[in-house]
Amino acid sequence: MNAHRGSAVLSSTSLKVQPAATGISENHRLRLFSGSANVPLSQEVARYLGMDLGPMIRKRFADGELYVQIQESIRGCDVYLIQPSCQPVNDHLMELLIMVDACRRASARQITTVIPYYGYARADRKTAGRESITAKLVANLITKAGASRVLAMDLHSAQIQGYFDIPFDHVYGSPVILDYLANKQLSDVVVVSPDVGGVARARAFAKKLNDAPLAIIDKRRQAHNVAEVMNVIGDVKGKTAILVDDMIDTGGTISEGARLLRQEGANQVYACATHAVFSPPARDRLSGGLFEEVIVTNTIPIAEENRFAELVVLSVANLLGETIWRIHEDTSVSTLFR
Ligand SMILES: Nc1ncnc2c1ncn2[C@@H]1O[C@H](COP(=O)(O)O)[C@@H](O)[C@H]1O
Ligand SMILES: O=P(O)(O)OC[C@H]1O[C@H](OP(=O)(O)OP(=O)(O)O)[C@H](O)[C@@H]1O
Repeated sequence: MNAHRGSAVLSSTSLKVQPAATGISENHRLRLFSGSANVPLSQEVARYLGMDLGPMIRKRFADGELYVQIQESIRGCDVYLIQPSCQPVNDHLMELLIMVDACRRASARQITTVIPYYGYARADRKTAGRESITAKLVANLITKAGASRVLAMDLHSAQIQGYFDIPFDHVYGSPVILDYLANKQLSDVVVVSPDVGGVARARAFAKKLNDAPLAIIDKRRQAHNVAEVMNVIGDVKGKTAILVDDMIDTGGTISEGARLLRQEGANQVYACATHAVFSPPARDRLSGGLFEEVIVTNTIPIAEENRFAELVVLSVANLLGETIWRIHEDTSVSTLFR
């Protein structure tokens, strides 16, 4: 089957590279398979590319072990496996590894793991003695299983790319969020990083938001999953504050940040994050009236019980689909984000 892009277009960026008119070589067919972590996102990506998801059996044996079988020949194919390693992270990660192994043993030419949300990314270094660097362990597992390359979105820390010795495309969900915000025509905006670790991300975001000013919250963690905010560096009084983060997990960081911004006189507070991890009590913290809107993407599926009135979920499917197409066509990915 020759793949081609569907009629959907990226709204955030003009597409600079046209697909080859003749399609792609039958020998290097692009095939797309989905793990169980986020099937709706995979289906949207497939729709963008104008193709179907490949047939695959996934099941669990009586003892809890996983079984995967690709249901068509993929010999010589360029295979893309879409699986965010979100909750339950160990199951989804293991499923991805089994999918990679199955594709390698089925003689796929190239296996690209598409990991919209890379779990274990916060364990990216030793912060105390006798800890694991689990983000590196995960990289080793994916590589050893047989992946040829990785496509991931908004890694918690960009250096995780270097944990892999295979090609790695790191893309950003921000164009989709920026597009959405641009349509709102907000005035007197200040972009806020909820902690020092997120400053580079927030600065890049502010630059693309008409060079908005930047403020930074001084956040500390006395214990895992406990966020304590100290003060805001920068002027937020009377402004529309846009908190920008890579993920919202328990919601402690973003809600404590919003509370402080309100105290400091911000008129409105928006929260933006690519990954809606949403572990309890995130929903309670986010839906308590602190935010005008909580804007996230669909890298992780959001359970019905985690939805609330202020939540806006944007799709990164076109962005991922376009990136997959460009990788497949050996054209630039970075130009998508300029
Ligand atoms: N999954 C995790 N949830 C919460 N905290 C985690 C997780 N994995 C690692 N951590 C801890 O977070 C900090 C890392 O802080 P950075 O400022 O992001 O380097 C560290 O204490 C990890 O053990
Ligand atoms: O919703 P929460 O449960 O608060 O978790 C999400 C926060 O945790 C992570 O940052 P981290 O504390 O690891 O600090 P860093 O950004 O400085 O690395 C992440 O970047 C968010 O800011």
